[in-house]
Amino acid sequence: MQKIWCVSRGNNFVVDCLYSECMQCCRRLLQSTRKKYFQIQKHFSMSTGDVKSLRTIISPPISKIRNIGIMAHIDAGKTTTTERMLYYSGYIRALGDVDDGDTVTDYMAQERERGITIQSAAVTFDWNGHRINLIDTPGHVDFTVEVERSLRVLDGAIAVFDTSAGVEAQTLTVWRQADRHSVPRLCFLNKMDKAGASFQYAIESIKEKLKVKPLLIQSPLGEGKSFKGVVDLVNMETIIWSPRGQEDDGRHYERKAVKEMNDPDLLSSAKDARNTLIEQVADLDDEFAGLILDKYSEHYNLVPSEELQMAIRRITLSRLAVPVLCGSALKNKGVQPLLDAVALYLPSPEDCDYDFVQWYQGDLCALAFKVLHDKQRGPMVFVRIYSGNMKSQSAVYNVNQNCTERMSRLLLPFADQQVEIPSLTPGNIALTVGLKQTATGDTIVSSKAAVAAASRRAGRDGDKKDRDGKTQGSLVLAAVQIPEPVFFCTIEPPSAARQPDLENALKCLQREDPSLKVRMDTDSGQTVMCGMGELHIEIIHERIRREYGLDTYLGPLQIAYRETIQSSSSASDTLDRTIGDTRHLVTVELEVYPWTADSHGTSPVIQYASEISEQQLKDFKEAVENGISSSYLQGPILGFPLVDVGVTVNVISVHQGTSMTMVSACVSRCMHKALKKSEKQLLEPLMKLEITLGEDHLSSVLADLAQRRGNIQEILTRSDNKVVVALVPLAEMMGYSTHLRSLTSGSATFTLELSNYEAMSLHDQKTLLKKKGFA
Ligand SMILES: Nc1nc2c(ncn2[C@@H]2O[C@H](COP(=O)(O)OP(=O)(O)OP(=O)(O)O)[C@@H](O)[C@H]2O)c(=O)[nH]1
Repeated sequence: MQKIWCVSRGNNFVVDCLYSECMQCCRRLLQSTRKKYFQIQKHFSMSTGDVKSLRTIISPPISKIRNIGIMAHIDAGKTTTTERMLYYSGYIRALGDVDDGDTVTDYMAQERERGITIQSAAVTFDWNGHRINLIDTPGHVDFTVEVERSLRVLDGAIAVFDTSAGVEAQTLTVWRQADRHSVPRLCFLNKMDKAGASFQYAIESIKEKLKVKPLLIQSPLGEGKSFKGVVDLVNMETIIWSPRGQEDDGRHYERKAVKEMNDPDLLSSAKDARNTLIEQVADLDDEFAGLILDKYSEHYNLVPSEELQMAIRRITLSRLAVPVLCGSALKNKGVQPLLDAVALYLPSPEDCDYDFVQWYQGDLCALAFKVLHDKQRGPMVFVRIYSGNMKSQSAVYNVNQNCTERMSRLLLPFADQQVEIPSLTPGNIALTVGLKQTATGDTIVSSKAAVAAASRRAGRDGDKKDRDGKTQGSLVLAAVQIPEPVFFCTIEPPSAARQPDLENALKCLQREDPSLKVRMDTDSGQTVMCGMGELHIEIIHERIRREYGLDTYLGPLQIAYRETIQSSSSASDTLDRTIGDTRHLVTVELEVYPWTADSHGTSPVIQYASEISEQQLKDFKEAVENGISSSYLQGPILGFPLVDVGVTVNVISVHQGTSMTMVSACVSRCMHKALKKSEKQLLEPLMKLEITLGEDHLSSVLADLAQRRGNIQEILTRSDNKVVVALVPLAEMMGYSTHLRSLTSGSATFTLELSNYEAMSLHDQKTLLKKKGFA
């Protein structure tokens, strides 16, 4: 017997329980309260006698699962298309609109206000007997990590295009990401209703920029204002959407055989287009080619649709070509055939070969790919199950964090509602409640023993594989690579008392968003926030205000410099102070000098002259070293930490009764004196910059790098792109994300990481001091 709990998202109450094999329980529920039934009916479209369908809802056969993403350039229409999918599949009652800010997947306040997707949202719905888990991903470049994270757990994807614009910059980026993850795709040419929409132009742009073979399985009926539907070239049918009565929600459309349309031109062009499709498919699929040669070489019109569909599916899964469909999500045309195509052509989890699953055999192995913080329920973790069953109220072992956690509840995110379920089978995506330690990218298994068993199997199989010359798979699912954040700034709470609240907010946000980094500035004690771009930082700032009720203050973008010395110098100092009845008297003499070690030492190298006795060392070593360390944190130029400085203490003379604090203070003052006398040098962080871009933008990007004091290391060729590797001072990278975007029309991507600290030239040092008001 299976027990199903239906939970309404907002107030989180349990509606009732059903036993899927118990008709009595179902009837009791229906009689007990009509309202409750409607809530369940909304999710399951269930009638009294339709109890069995509940079982498929919980655990659909793996061949019927489609884990897909929807991705594109900003504003291509991903959210609008997703909203239609939910509506036509019966999971929402009214169509939301991005422009009105009431869509299901853009649920964050900023998303609704700005009309952009920031977080990817996972929704589950059923279509034609298939379970579709769909992730709507952001289009803005600052959130590419979010797309990458989603792609990690997807089996297939829909790339959405604005037909009037063709392939846009961010489409290229996400396309490359999908290539990296070997994700089979469909293309949906959206906005066919828009003035300037050109199906042909978009197809050419796909061929030219994405270097893929488009399989035109549809052709449009009209363009721009006259767009009314599509020709389904596989089935040779026209699909025309027309309002019924007052309703123009796209639910009603008519399928008619092309030959019944009494339009000779349409018939002839559709026949030609289908013949081209058949030839293209035969070229790419040997099985289909054999069939055509054997039976249909003279009669393409007799090729059964099912054979054509199966061949298109094989081609799509092996990523030899990409089926292309078209429509207008906003005008409610073309979305249902797109959903049919998802079920027909995109892979199920069993079509995908996940290496590591074999090590776990029947044991649970899942990947946490997204964490959300719900005010009432705490952290909620989205997981993709690769093997074994996941059960609510069970303990699971987190391989990355090396800890066992208890999962209290398991939910399916049906549109804007979540349905509680007792367990879930491999291939599914679910939302879990109760995992408090789990962060994005962690691998979850049933127990520590299961990992040990998997590792034994991996070892054995690994030996076998090694002999075959292949490498062994990993037990931990590969997490998404997070590029080093580019932007840094301090963030301050409205008052010191709210610092713990700020820390908690940042901790929660970091678990949701691993591209956000937070650290403490040891010099100033301030909290420093590091992000992927200006928009990213801005959104985090806003979320802290809205979701955590904290009006924080963001400091300007900062660079962490270092200081050093280039010559030796000595100093002596005496501190003589009487506090109360006690006289504190210390005399110190020391020498500072450049310490030429290979790596930049962030802690001082301290030596003692032979004149210093064993007893003195025993008594004062700690106080002396505290004094040296504290002055090491604040260099003599701008107060940045010192590196590569050595210190020799020559004299310590301490009057009896002097406190250790006074000894430290005197040493610190003496250090400052000596440092001031030496030749001082500022060091700046040098970043390793890697830009991937098209050749046409290469010269402008190189010229710009020269102006930014960039030093080009190498220029590589990767597929059709150039990869520029350069060392550039971080100070020159402010606003680079936006600048590169405008320089390359957004087509380039870059990563930035700290390479080393380098001495600034006298001129640059002077300029910086002037900027900081020191010269
Ligand atoms: N004319 C026309 N406009 C559309 C169509 N689909 C979406 N739009 C409009 O395009 C704009 C962007 O739509 P979204 O659905 O938010 O696009 P998106 O790709 O999700 O955007 P991001 O999530 O911000 O990347 C909105 O103003 C939509 O109303 C369409 O088929 N035709």
